[in-house]
Amino acid sequence: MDFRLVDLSADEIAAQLAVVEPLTESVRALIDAVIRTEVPDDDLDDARRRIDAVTASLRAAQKPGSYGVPFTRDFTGMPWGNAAVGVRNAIAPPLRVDHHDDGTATARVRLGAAYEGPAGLVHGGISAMLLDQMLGEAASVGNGTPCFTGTLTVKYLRPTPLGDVDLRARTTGSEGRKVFVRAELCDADGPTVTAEGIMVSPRNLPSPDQIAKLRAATAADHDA
Ligand SMILES: CCCCCCCCCC(=O)SCCNC(=O)CCNC(=O)[C@H](O)C(C)(C)COP(=O)(O)OP(=O)(O)OC[C@H]1O[C@@H](n2cnc3c(N)ncnc32)[C@H](O)[C@@H]1OP(=O)(O)O
Repeated sequence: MDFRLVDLSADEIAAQLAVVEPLTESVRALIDAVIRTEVPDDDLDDARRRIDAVTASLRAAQKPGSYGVPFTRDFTGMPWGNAAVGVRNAIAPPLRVDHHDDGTATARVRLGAAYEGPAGLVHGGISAMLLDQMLGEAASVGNGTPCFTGTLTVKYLRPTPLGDVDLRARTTGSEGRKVFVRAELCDADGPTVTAEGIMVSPRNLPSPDQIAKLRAATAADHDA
């Protein structure tokens, strides 16, 4: 896995986010508008030409491959292209995950027309993706090292209406490099989808101790 370090301060990241997040939000609004617009076909054709021109302007300087997950000098991850949480990814709802002292992770997100499966209902793959992210976040933060999904079991209890949903995940135990996690996705009336995951910290990753040492060394270099 690629452990790219970028030498950015918190202020520099905040400055980037101040530009990037509104752009992503505009593209997110564009996706919703394209799904729901009822303007005449000629207007759609005109819109396509204007969107293509914007796309060409962005392609003028383009990163090869995907965004990846660079780490800042204080080892904060920047998963900005991530399909669930990426601040540069208009496909991401985006999920904003809060981590709590009791080890739980929570998020509230609004799922609009872009996340539809059955009419008016959230697509099951979207629910699974969001729950997977929650499981990964709870396991990784609790374990102190990134954990990948080894096994994901999803149970759809009842349909989830599009709109606001709440997510919650908590680890239930660990064994070697495996972390066991449970999560649920709820509408206003309670859980609609639940998930269980066996999250595995891959063998080739630095251990939490090694990461702590790298973090201390990077901080010392920067202070010197
Ligand atoms: C703040 C950071 C937030 C990060 C959030 C990220 C959220 C996103 C979550 C994802 O979607 S990750 C992407 C989807 N998952 C993958 O692509 C994983 C693909 N599979 C792999 O990379 C490897 O197969 C895996 C890391 C899961 C395991 O490889 P290893 O070579 O490290 O495992 P190894 O074979 O040494 O087994 C270690 C232990 O894990 C167990 N194990 C391995 N694969 C497993 C599996 N698939 N399911 C359950 N358990 C598994 C294995 O039995 C063993 O248990 P024991 O120690 O008890 O013997």
